[in-house]
Amino acid sequence: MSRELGDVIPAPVEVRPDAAARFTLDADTAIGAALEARKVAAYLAGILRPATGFDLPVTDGPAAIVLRLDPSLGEEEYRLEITDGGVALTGGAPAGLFRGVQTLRQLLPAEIFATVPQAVRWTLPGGTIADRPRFAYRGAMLDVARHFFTVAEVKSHLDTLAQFKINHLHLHLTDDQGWRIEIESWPKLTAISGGDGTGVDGAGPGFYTRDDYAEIVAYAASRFIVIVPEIDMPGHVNAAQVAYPELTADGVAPPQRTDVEVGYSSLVAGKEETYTFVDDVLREVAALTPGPWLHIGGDEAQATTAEDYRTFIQRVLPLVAKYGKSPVGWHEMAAADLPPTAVTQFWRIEATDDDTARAVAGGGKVIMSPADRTYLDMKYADDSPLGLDWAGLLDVGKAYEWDPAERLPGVGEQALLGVEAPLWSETLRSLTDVQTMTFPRLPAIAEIGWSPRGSRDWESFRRRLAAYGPRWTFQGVAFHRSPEVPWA
Ligand SMILES: CC1=[NH+][C@H]2[C@@H](O1)O[C@H](CO)[C@@H](O)[C@@H]2O
Repeated sequence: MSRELGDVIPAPVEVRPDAAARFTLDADTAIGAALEARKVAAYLAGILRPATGFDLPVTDGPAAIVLRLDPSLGEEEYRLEITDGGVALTGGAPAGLFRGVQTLRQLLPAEIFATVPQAVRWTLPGGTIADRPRFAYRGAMLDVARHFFTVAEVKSHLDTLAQFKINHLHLHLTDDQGWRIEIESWPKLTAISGGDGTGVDGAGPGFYTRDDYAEIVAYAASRFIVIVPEIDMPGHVNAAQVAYPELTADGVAPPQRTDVEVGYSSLVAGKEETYTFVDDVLREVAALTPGPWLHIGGDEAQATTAEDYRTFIQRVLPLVAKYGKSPVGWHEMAAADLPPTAVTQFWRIEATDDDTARAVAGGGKVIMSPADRTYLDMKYADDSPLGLDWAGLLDVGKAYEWDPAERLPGVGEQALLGVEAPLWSETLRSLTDVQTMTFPRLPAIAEIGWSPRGSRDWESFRRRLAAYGPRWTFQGVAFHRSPEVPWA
């Protein structure tokens, strides 16, 4: 199948094909990179070797494929030139090179995603691509509290997200059913609520030790993806209260929960133990998180009075800053007085939202995650075996045909930090389930987050998506064969 230079997801900003040029990799091809580009060059060689069977040495000498940095470009900006003589990839920083490598890989035959040598000609179409992202924050969220996913599963998920230039993975680490990150100063959080029988399926145990979490963070960083940890509060805390009853109003441990109800648990805004707990947890998670963000949740606090909610949020926000991080929270957080550094994540389906508009009026940025367009846990169709449907059915066309700058009155382009596609795991039991719900809808959100607002075109996208199907198959990645896409 011939590949056009523009057959890339997300769609690049500028594509100038040169039909007279093409470049074919062969056994003599080397990858040239100066020291600061060496890591990405090694990554590129690593992803090309299995299917080509070529050595693809990385050298600082002459080479047919050359990676270089040009600091005059934006950090994630890149320029890709393919001629008869070879390939030149220039990035504003290593992250830009890494995004350009994802484009380069998509321009090779689909077999490049195979894990064993394939007998194909590794020909690239000629021309130039100049590319850079629309939004700085292009995220996916994985709920590891309702169903736990191992370090290996999260790493695999990161590799599938990186192909679409996603640069943040938000891990929903705590909820009513499970606590999934070890906190040394409060060990029973994982000993009990990361233990046997935890999760919506009661399938626990499952939690990340400090070393596990550090391993995930490091792997994500090697894909230029920032981990955003979420400690959800003051609601969604039953798991913490099972482990530490002193966090409840009456000091009595509530029963462990494996159902999917929400809105029944709350930390106690009037107890000092609450803030000792929160301070310890945020201190330890911040120390393990190199990225700038700490997500403090804030959603569905129906068991917290409006006054207590504001009191709690306004006491917790300074703790995030104390540990050198910037706070993110679900948009209800904006019921409290927020510092301009706070980012609100809009997740509802209503046409307007006063909390979010108030946050923006105060100078805050917004991550757009409207459930009816971005929630990857929504069923594709009525008969979908996985997923929920409270925000309606969501197939890939509906996930593609919207714009975050037009979603909420008072929240325009300048107020947006970016977009994120959350995947809640009440109905998920495996990495295959995660992949099936993620693909092909995540690429739609990725294109909204990366490509120029005016360039989006559903007919072009569904054709490019159809060509991606074989790439998922060669990788062994599950995906939903949506009837809206003319799959190859
Ligand atoms: C931010 C938010 N809080 C709720 C809501 O989204 O819906 C999810 C299911 O779609 C659910 O798991 C989550 O606890």
